[in-house]
Amino acid sequence: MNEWAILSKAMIRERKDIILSILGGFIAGLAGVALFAASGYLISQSVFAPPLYTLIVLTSLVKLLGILRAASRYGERLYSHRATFSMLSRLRTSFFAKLIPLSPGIWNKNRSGDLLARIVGDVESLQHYFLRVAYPPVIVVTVFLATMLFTASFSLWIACLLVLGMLATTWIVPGIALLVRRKMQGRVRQQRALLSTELTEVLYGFRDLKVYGQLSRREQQLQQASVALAADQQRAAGQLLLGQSMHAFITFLVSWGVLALGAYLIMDGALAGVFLAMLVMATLTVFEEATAMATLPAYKQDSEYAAQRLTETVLDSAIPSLNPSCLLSADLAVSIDLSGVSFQHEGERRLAIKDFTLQIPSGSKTAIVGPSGSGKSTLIELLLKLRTPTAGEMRLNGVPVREIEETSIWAATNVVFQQSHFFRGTIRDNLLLNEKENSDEQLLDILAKVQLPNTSLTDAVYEKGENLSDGEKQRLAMARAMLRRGRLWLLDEPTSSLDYVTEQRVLKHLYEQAAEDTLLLICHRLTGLEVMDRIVVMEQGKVVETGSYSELMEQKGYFYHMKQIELQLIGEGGEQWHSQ
Ligand SMILES: Nc1ncnc2c1ncn2[C@@H]1O[C@H](COP(=O)(O)OP(=O)(O)OP(=O)(O)O)[C@@H](O)[C@H]1O
Repeated sequence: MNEWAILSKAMIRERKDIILSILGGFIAGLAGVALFAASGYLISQSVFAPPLYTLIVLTSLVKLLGILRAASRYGERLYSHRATFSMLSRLRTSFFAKLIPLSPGIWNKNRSGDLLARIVGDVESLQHYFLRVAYPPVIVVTVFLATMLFTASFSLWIACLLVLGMLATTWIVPGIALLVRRKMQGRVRQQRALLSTELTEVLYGFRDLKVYGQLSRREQQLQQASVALAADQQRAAGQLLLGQSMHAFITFLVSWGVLALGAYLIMDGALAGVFLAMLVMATLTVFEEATAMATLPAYKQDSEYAAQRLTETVLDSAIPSLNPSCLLSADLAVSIDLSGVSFQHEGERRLAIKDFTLQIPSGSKTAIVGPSGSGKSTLIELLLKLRTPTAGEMRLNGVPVREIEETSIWAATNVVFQQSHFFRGTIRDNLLLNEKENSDEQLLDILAKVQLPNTSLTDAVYEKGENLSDGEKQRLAMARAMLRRGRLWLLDEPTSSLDYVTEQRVLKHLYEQAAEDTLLLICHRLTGLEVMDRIVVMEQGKVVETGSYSELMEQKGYFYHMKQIELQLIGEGGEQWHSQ
């Protein structure tokens, strides 16, 4: 089982702390039982007015055991929590490391709120696995066996009663708790994911919901999800308490049983009366150690379910990998070779890319045009190895993309996506995403090139770039790409929100920088494409036409007609103005 493998592997890596914490727990448990047993014995002995040295020895023993118990409990807590939090941080980082190469495939399957609940809540739940599932039985069994041996040396009957009590608290109570809990399996977790999903939907779509008058309806849905979660949490907490109450009840039954049996054995002459208080105290304390067994099934189920959801997230979205062994050089202009490539988005009936064949020589400039939904952006995602083709072969510099490590592709590529993300911080923070050292002069020079000369590096950027216009966002995204040193440019409608004059100025600087590099530009506007070596026209995932600007205009095919429509829309006057 995969979830078991995850948890066990994480525990094995922390074995040193785990062994130390088990040792600490065992000593603390045993010292606790001995402490209360010695106290009981001390009380009974004092009735018979023993010699002073007996009382001094017993009192010192009680004090010593008290110190030993506190010190070993401290050690147990220290090592067990250190192991838990180290495991948690390892699990979190390994989950993220697996998640990153899977995006964007992961968004097809998981809603962002659900994914957030998984990343935060489910990983957090795994902390219970060691502390409340794997660890308690080891301590309970070892401490109990030692106590039973000790008790058996006084009375076999009382030892048998302890065994019965222990069986009831470690099997019957957890068994009942498990039966009751089975109905609740994963309910709290699912409700939390639902609430988180509703919340992100409302947060992301707040403006649109408000304008379309749907905010109160969505708020109601949010309220309902919140109430349902609170109810399920209450039920789950009630079940935890039920287990603990049953445990406490059995502990008292057994203690009364030891008292009654002890009294009978004393009357029968089989047990010395001075030991009775000691045995009752030892019984009470040893069952205290077993309290964790009552909640064990709940935590076991919870952490296994969390591990299962986490493995599902990364396994279901996993891209079959062939352990890529090659790197794409960032020093060479890249050649692209696509042959019979097809791709279908999950859950979609039609192919986004159909039998696509195209050769792009290194250092060439290619524009891809075509109607909306024709598969242009998908092509870029395939080249970036963010998605895997369902058929066909893609090569970069002659090497199959599946054999190239994706991080080297990302490092060798300057990408501008159709929509870029901006983080809360400053312009400088958002420009230096690639963590390369760039001086302020270099950053300001790039800002001037993308026609943002009056922008300061310390200007604030709000979450998701809320305080930036679409045109500003696009120019910042271009600046980000221009700060990189890759030799492959993949630009997805990078200037669609810019006016013509600004667009041409920005592109002029970009073309200067990319003069020797391979450049792939996706665009809807057909003006300015004369400078391209080749224009590829796409429709419904296929190449329908390809050639230089003049060749396509001469062919009077698809591109020519698109150009005519554009000219009619902007008017001849506009075209003259553009060409000035
Ligand atoms: N994440 C997705 N899940 C499912 N289908 C998708 C996804 N992204 C895109 N598609 C579909 O794939 C097809 C190609 O989309 P793509 O975004 O590549 O087109 P495009 O040519 O870039 O469009 P545009 O010019 O509007 O940006 C479309 O039919 C679209 O509905």
